[in-house]
Amino acid sequence: MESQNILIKNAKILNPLGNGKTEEKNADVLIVEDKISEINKEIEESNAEKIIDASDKILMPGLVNTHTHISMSLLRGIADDLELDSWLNDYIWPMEAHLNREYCYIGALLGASEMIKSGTTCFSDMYFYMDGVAQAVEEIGMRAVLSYGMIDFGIKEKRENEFKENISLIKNHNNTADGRITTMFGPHSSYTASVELLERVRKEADRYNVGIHIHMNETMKEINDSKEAHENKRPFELLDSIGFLNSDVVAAHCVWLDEKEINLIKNNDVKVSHNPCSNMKLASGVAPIGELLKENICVSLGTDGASSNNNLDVFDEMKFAALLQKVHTLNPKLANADEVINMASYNGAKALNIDAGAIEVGKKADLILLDTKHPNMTPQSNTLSSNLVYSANGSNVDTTICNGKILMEGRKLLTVDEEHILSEAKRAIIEMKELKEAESE
Ligand SMILES: C[C@H]1O[C@@H](n2cnc3c(O)ncnc32)[C@H](O)[C@@H]1O
Ligand SMILES: [Zn+2]
Repeated sequence: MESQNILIKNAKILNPLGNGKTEEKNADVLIVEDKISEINKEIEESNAEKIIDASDKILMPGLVNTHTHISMSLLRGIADDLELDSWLNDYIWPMEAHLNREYCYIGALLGASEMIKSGTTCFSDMYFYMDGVAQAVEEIGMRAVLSYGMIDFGIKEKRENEFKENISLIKNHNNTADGRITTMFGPHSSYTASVELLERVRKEADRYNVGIHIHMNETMKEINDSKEAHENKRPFELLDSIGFLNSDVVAAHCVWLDEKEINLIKNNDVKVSHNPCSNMKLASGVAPIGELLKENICVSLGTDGASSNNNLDVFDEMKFAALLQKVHTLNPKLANADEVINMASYNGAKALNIDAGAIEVGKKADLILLDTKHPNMTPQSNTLSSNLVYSANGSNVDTTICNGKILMEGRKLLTVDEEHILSEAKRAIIEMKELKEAESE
């Protein structure tokens, strides 16, 4: 893709400030190469090769999805209305046994297309055949933090294989695609990974200078099982006891936390990825977001995979994050629109250690424009954040820019052939279902 300076004219800008608040302004924004180079009234048009007229549009940072399994978009709708344990053991893992690199590549293109079309510019992924996922990210132009889902169930040979996979991902893809792809270790959870695996992950993450992406405290069963298996230790206590917790850990879910665990998260500056849709759909519970925000813990948003959500639209995630806390605590002020905007942008970028998530000079140009000329965006609310959290949805996104390149304009994907991806995805899931049926015959 050729680099061109882009001038966004007459935008209504919503900028998250990182303190749970946002600011609004009317200005032009100039993008030079991969960065925001100027924010000002009436920037000279001759500075740009491409001019976007953003009258009637809202400009905000591209959304950051801090926990997903992108290739699971192929498994959308294969098993609904189940709790996590049965969903994983009886349906998802048996189906995932038939994945291969090609399917994960197609699934990643499908998921990335959905994300770009709903305003996400960066995601953090934990899955399998990550080389195929990296190829999809490279081609489509998004930003991504990739990790391999490490599961050993205490089996030494399996453990060796998991390190081989994750280390090869790091060696081949960390800081590639013009810096758009970075990597992490992805130990699945403290119930599928042994203490030996988790201890070694901490050491290798320090050695390779990458972060760690892990599922934590998702269900009540997980807490009870942890206490039974590990001398009454809850999952965060277990990880603390082996020196695992640090500011580079992104912990997905964090639904069932006691006061001691919240202190461990705070004192170790662990980043929390809140996944309200998945938590509601799998009936896992309600994360104590109010308590976490009170402690100034960095809370961001994740969709989880498209099989437990069942979409990858972070606009939905924002609305559900806000509404779930209100109904659960009977406090309408909790998880207000400004806080939720910060979670989906500024905090997500901070959790993933990327220089985006806000509209400031020098930041990466990961930006989206929403069209306000839609019935659901009319009339405008008093504040842009209210509009974006409560009224908008992903299909209001008109333009998506990542690393200074336009990935979607006028809702048309520019870097890939959307029709082709949809037909390839349909073919892949038919083939996987056939393989699964043949196996059970
Ligand atoms: C990487 C593996 O993680 C599995 N997975 C997807 N969603 C969840 C979840 O909410 N909790 C635990 N594990 C999950 C995915 O299917 C892969 O097997
Ligand atoms: Zn997950």
